[in-house]
Amino acid sequence: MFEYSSLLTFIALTAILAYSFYAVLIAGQLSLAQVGLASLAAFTSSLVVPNEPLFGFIPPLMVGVVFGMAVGAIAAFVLGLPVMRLRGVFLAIATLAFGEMVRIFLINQSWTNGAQGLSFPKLVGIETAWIALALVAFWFWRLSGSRMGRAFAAIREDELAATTMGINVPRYRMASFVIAGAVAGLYGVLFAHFTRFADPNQFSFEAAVDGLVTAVVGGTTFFVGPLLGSVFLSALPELQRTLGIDAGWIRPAISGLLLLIVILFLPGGLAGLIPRRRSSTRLVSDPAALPQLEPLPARGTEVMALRALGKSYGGVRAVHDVDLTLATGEILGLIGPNGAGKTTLVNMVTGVTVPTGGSGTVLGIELAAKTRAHQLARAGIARTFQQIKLFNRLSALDNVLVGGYRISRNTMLRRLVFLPSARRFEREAAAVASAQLIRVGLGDKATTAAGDLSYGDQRRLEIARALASHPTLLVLDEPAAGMNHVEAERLSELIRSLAADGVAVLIIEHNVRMMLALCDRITVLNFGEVIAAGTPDEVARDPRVLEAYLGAEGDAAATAAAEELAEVAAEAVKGHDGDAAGTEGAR
Ligand SMILES: Nc1ncnc2c1ncn2[C@@H]1O[C@H](COP(=O)(O)OP(=O)(O)OP(=O)(O)O)[C@@H](O)[C@H]1O
Repeated sequence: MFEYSSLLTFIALTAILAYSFYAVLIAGQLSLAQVGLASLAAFTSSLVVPNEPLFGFIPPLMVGVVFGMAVGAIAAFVLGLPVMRLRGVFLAIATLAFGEMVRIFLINQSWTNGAQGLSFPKLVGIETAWIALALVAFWFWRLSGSRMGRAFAAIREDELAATTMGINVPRYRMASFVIAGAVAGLYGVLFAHFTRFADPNQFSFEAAVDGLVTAVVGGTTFFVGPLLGSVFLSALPELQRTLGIDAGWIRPAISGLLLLIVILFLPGGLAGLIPRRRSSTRLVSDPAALPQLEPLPARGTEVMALRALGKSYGGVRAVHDVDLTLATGEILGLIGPNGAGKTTLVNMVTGVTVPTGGSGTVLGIELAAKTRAHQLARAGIARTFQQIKLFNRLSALDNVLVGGYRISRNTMLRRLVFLPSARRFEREAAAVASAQLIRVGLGDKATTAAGDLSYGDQRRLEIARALASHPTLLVLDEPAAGMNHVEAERLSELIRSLAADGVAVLIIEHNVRMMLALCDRITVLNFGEVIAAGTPDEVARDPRVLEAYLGAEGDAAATAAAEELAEVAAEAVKGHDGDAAGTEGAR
């Protein structure tokens, strides 16, 4: 019985360690600092855990847990300051180095007893371990359906797209790091006070990899993952013992193999095998559930003013001396052959690229080196991308819900105590997202993963996601690419209705016929410079525009555009001649 109780306690403790890896993995970060943070918390807690209850009523373990979690969180924050700018394997290496530094530091301290290790009072049993695990799992369960949880998932799927939804990516990444540090601290203190002995070498590279494997094998997209991983991997040695196989290499070999299998075939880990709805949120098509949204600025309000804006990459002048204004209710088109600088221009307008020349103001925000894309998004700008940037593993509805980040409320704290207002806010956010999904014709695909949708549907989903933020300025980068005529016409109708609602629309599109019919004004770029600007009619008749397209040899889209331009110009001339004849006749 005793043996099983200690096995069960180890399962709970290993799961807590796996949750600390999970906390960073859900935000798409790979950190190997967790065991280093755990050992720091464990050893420093030995300095503060009293023999008797503090003030006569606070149990010694509680003092250690609070202290250890604080140490873990603070150390993670301090470590995060320099390493947060790193990504992927570089972050893993830097955090691994930190873990090693902690180990070497602790081994060389007299108060830790060095490599001989330190004794701790036995304060943790099976109940304490499972209560702690339940609390940690509960926290991650409540996180998963909250706005904060969705922001983490969005960052994991696509950082750039997340930042253009208004999510402050560096702050969220740091938050996940600090949360992970606190959980690691909790693990360290519980572990030391359960085993009654710890030496710094137990918190080594292998222990870090073990924790990571447990989290990844369990699954990093569903909150029960770390628990499953721990049950599975902790039970392996027991099974081995029951079968009478006495070989130390079996467990590491199996966990390595499992890791490979999970990475190759089971992206959701063991937790991915549990059947469940893909999204925690359902479509809410009840218009009564829609919240009151802030009205858009009055029609004709200027929302964008660019003055001699430019961007150079080394010697390449991608955009040069562009003057442009845009007001609410207006549809402004940007056309030009491939490489003309259109995407670079909208990247500057949305804060993704920093201009190198000129100036610009968008929604009252200056386009400067310190301007971040999420600030512009918060101010009311939403965009789609030339290369579709969806959160592929999230459902269509969850994608649009992330789009509504700007206008929704954070519900995490309310969710922890099950406040009814959390439900109300979430229902409102779901209603906004559902309305946009239905508006673009994807109501029946709400639960489909974005990555499984057809190309045309993905384009529409990106538009729905942008609309969910209730934007004042909508930037569309080739929204009709891959759409047929009927779909493009439907899209044009949608854009017209948005402009009629008072949204300012800036659109890049190679489909010249669509642009001439849709836009109020068109600006034509070539080699980064404005070569023509005016009404569609003026632009279609401008010989420099046709020349620019004809000049772009080997560019199929430009050739098609040139043909369309020539046709439209010819039709326009015919139309004008007809009008003139008609006017003559009426006289
Ligand atoms: N990050 C970068 N580094 C170097 N050069 C770049 C970069 N981004 C764009 N450019 C260059 O800037 C010019 C404008 O590119 P941009 O993508 O803005 O054109 P575009 O009009 O959007 O073209 P397309 O229609 O193909 O999307 C091109 O010559 C391109 O090679």
